[in-house]
Amino acid sequence: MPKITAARVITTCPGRNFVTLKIETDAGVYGVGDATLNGRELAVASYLEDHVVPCLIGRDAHRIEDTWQYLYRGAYWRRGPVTMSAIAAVDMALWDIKAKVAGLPLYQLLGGACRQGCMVYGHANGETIEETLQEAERYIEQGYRAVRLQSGVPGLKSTYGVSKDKDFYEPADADLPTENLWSTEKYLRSAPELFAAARERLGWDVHLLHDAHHRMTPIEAARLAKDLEPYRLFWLEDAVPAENQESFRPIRQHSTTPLAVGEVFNSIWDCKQLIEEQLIDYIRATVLHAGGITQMRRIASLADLYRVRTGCHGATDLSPITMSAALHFGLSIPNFGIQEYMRHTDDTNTVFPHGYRFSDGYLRPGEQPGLGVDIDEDAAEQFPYRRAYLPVNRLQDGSMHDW
Ligand SMILES: O=C(O)[C@@H](O)[C@@H](O)[C@H](O)[C@H](O)CO
Ligand SMILES: [Mg+2]
Repeated sequence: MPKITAARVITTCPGRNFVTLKIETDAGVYGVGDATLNGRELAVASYLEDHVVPCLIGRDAHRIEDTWQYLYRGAYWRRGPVTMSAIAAVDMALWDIKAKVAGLPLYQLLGGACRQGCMVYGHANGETIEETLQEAERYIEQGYRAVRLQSGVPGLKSTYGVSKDKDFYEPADADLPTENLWSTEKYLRSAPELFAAARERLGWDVHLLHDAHHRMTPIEAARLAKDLEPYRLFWLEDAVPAENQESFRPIRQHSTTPLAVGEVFNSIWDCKQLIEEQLIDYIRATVLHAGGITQMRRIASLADLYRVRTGCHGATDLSPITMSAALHFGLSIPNFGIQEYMRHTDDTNTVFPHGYRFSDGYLRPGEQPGLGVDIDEDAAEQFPYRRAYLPVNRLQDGSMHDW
C-alpha cells in the first residue's frame, strides 16, 4: 500500500489565485487536489499546511474513506467552506493516487462511464440583449448544446456575470471588494425580455440557463420563475440564498421553471431538505467545495432517489483539477445533468496541464491514469499570490444585499 510521505500546498496566481495540494507517497506516485476558495484562499492554505498535513504523513494513501472520516469527524468543528475545501483537496489527491496506481482513468474506478461525455454549458454575456444574443450565437456555432445568458440590466452600472472579456469571466476583480449597486425591480423587468428575445432569435433546440445569483426574496423569485416559464429554461440558478431551504417552497408552488442551487454548499446537510422535498431539479454542489468525490457521490446518490440531477459548479475560480475530477465523477453517475464550463486562461492551462477536451457540446476527461491533470510547479512559481476579493452588493438605499 502506498504510504503518504509528504504533502505540500502550492499557491499560484496565473491571472487568478489557485491553491493546490500535492500528496507524495513512497510508491513514487503523487496526487493533486484543488483547495481554492475564491477570496479566502489563504485560509484554506493554512488549514491544510498547519492542521491537516501533519496528520497525513505516514497514512495509507489507499484508505480514502477512512481519511475523509478522520478529517471530517476529527475536526470536531464540522462543515463550512474552509474545512470542506481542505478535505476535498485531500480527497481528490487520494483518488488521483489510487487510480494512478491502478493504471486507470478515475471514472473507471468509480464504476465506469454511464454516458459518452458530460454535456456542458457555456457563458454568453453582454451589456445589452443584442450583445448577449450575439455571444450566444458564437457559443452555438462552437458546438455548445447549452448556453447560460447573463445580460446587463438597464439603469444599473453593473450586474453579475457580465464582463468586458467575453471569453474569461473573473469576478474576483480587486484587492478590496468592489462595491456594486443593485435593483431587483429593474432586474425583474429586464430578465424576461432577455429570454423572450433569445427564444425568438435562437430557437428551441438550445438549452438556455440563467443565474440569479442569490438576489431575490422567495416571492420575487417565484414571480421571475413564472415570468420565465414560456421560455422553457433548462434551469434558473440561485434564485434565493439557500441557507433557508424552505424558501424554495413558494417558488416551487408558483412555477414549473426548473431550479438549480448549491454552488456555495459544502455538505450533504445543506441540500438534504431541498432534495427530499423535491424543491430543486439540479444540485450545483461540486467536488471542490463539497468535500471531494467521496461526499459528492453521497450527494448524487441521495439526489438520484428523488430524480434530482447534478449540475456541478465549474467557474474559473475552480482549477482544472476540479474540472477533471468533476468530469470523472459526472461520467460515472446515473443522474448527471450538466457541467458548467467557464474556460480557463492560457496561463492557467500552462500551470495545470490536463487531458479533458471539448467536442460537440461535451467535455470528456481523457484516458490518462488518475485525474488526468497535473501542476507544473515551475510555471506556478512564475505567478505569485495576489490578494483579490469578490465584489459586494448594495441596494439603492445603501443597505447591504447579496452579490
Ligand atoms: O454560476 C457561476 O458560475 C457563478 O455563480 C460563479 O461565477 C460564482 O460567482 C463564482 O464562482 C464565485 O467565486
Ligand atoms: Mg452561480
